[in-house]
Amino acid sequence: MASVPVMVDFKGKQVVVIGGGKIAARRIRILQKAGARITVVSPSLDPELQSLAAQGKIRWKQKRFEPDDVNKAEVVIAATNDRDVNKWAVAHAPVATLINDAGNAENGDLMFPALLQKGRLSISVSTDGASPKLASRIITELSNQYDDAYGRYVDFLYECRQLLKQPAFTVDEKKEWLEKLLAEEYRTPEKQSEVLAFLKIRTGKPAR
Ligand SMILES: C[C@@]1(CC(=O)O)c2cc3[nH]c(cc4nc(cc5[nH]c(cc(n2)[C@H]1CCC(=O)O)[C@@](C)(CC(=O)O)[C@@H]5CCC(=O)O)C(CC(=O)O)=C4CCC(=O)O)c(CCC(=O)O)c3CC(=O)O
Ligand SMILES: NC(=O)C1=CN([C@@H]2O[C@H](COP(=O)(O)OP(=O)(O)OC[C@H]3O[C@@H](n4cnc5c(N)ncnc54)[C@H](O)[C@@H]3O)[C@@H](O)[C@H]2O)C=CC1
Repeated sequence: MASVPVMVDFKGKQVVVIGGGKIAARRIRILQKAGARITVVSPSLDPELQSLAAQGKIRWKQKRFEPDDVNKAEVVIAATNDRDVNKWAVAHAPVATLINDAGNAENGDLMFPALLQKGRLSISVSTDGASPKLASRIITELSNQYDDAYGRYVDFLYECRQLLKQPAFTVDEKKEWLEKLLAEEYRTPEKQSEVLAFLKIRTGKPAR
């Protein structure tokens, strides 16, 4: 296997994106929500990015790329429509920087898989460059099964698990609950409220 799927926390990371087009916008949409500090270097910006820049959510250096732009980057996303510029940006990134070259994945070490996010549930699919369109199609197929309600169920499981980690529960009780909550019956909002109220009382927290 060439690449290893992992979860990365981008909060506070200095991300420099070279290019301000559609692909840059696709990457920035995700990274900005994840709390990264984003600087875009590009003579022009896609409307979605212009709006983020106007709101002060990303920084825009309105210029063509120069090597100094990636001096302090922890993550570099080379997403211009000029392969040579992308290559140049990759070559000047500091050694420990994670790099995504949108036009030639093999030139970097960071790839963005097709993604489905519902609450705390993330499902990502990669074909490791074989067919991004297939990855996207698989995600579309999965999105029927893993819908918004499923996302809320996963968020419910998170809340339960936080409560179950408290000393009010024995190791065995915790284990038993974590297993039990996977049953189909806990998918309904009614059952979820009922369980949360019960667990909160057990931990001494007032039920909502
Ligand atoms: C390595 C990777 C990511 C990375 O950049 O990290 C990558 C790389 C490249 N994609 C290229 C082309 C296209 N990519 C798409 C679409 C998507 N590409 C995505 C992921 C990935 N693409 C990662 C690998 C994932 C995997 O392999 O499973 C999706 C799933 C997610 C996303 O991008 O967010 C997103 C679904 C969008 C959606 O659902 O809407 C389309 C179709 C379209 O846009 O409609 C085309 C044109 C058709 C074609 O070429 O197949 C090129 C050639 C560029 C050139 O020719 O210059 C490269 C470079 C290379 O192959 O090296
Ligand atoms: N990874 C993926 O999923 C995909 C990757 N691609 C690749 O991504 C590249 C970018 O695609 P789009 O965003 O659709 O292109 P685009 O044409 O929408 O945007 C290109 C951006 O690069 C900027 N730019 C050009 N020269 C520059 C320079 N010297 N310095 C700084 N910025 C510069 C432009 O101002 C523009 O904002 C494509 O050329 C292709 O190789 C394309 C499709 C999918």
